[in-house]
Amino acid sequence: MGVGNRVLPRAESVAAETLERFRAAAFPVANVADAMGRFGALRGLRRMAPAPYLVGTALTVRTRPSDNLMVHKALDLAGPGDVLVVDACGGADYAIVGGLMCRYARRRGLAGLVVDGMVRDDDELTELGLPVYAAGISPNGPYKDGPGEINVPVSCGRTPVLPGDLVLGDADGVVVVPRADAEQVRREAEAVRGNERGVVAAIERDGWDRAWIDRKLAANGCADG
Ligand SMILES: O=C([O-])CC(=O)C(=O)O
Ligand SMILES: [Mg+2]
Repeated sequence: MGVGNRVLPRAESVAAETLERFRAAAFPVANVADAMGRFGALRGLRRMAPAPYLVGTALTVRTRPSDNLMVHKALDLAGPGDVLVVDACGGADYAIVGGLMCRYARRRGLAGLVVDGMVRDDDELTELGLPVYAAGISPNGPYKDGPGEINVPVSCGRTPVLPGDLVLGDADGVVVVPRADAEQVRREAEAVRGNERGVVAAIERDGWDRAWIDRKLAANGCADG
C-alpha cells in the first residue's frame, strides 16, 4: 500500500444521531460557517444545479487534476448517505465527474458529490437533481489511469476534510464540520440561527438596533461627517 496510491478502509463517521439532528435542523450553511469562526465553508465551489439540502458524511478521494480512476473506485465503495469529497487539486482543465457518474451515485443512494475541480454534462446534472458542488465546468474528459487515494485527509476548497466528517450544503455552498466537533457546532449554529431570526423579526417591526455601527466607528477613531 503506497502513499499517493492506496485505498484505505472507511473511517469512523460522525455519529448517526448527530447526523439526524443536523438533517432535521437543516441549518443554512452560512449559519454553520459562522458557528465555526467563519472557517469551515469550502472556498471557490458552487452548487452546479438546484438540488435538495445536502447532509452526509465525507468519503474522501485524492486524484490528479486530470484523472478520475479513484473517483470511479470510490463510487463503488460509497453508499447511502455518503458524500464523495474529491480533491482534484482545483484543476481547471479536465472534468473529474460527469452525468453518468452522478446518475450512478444517485442510484447508489449517495447524498452528493463535492469536487475541487471541474465537472461536465451540466444539463444532465440539472435533470438528476443530486447535490453536486464543483469549481466549474469543462467538457474535456478525464483520464482513468490513477494514481490517487481514498479515505485520506484531503484539501477541498482550500479547507481540510477528513474522512467521516459531516458535510452540509445548500444554495450558498458547502460547509464541512469535523466529526469530533459536530455536536458543539450544532449548538452554536442553533444560537446563530436564533439570533438571525430575532434580527429578521426586528427588521420587520422597524426595530433593528443599529447603534453598534457608530459605537464601532467611534472606537475605530473614524472621522464621520
Ligand atoms: O467520463 C467520465 O468519467 C466522466 C463523465 O463524463 C461522466 O460520468 O458522464
Ligand atoms: Mg459524461
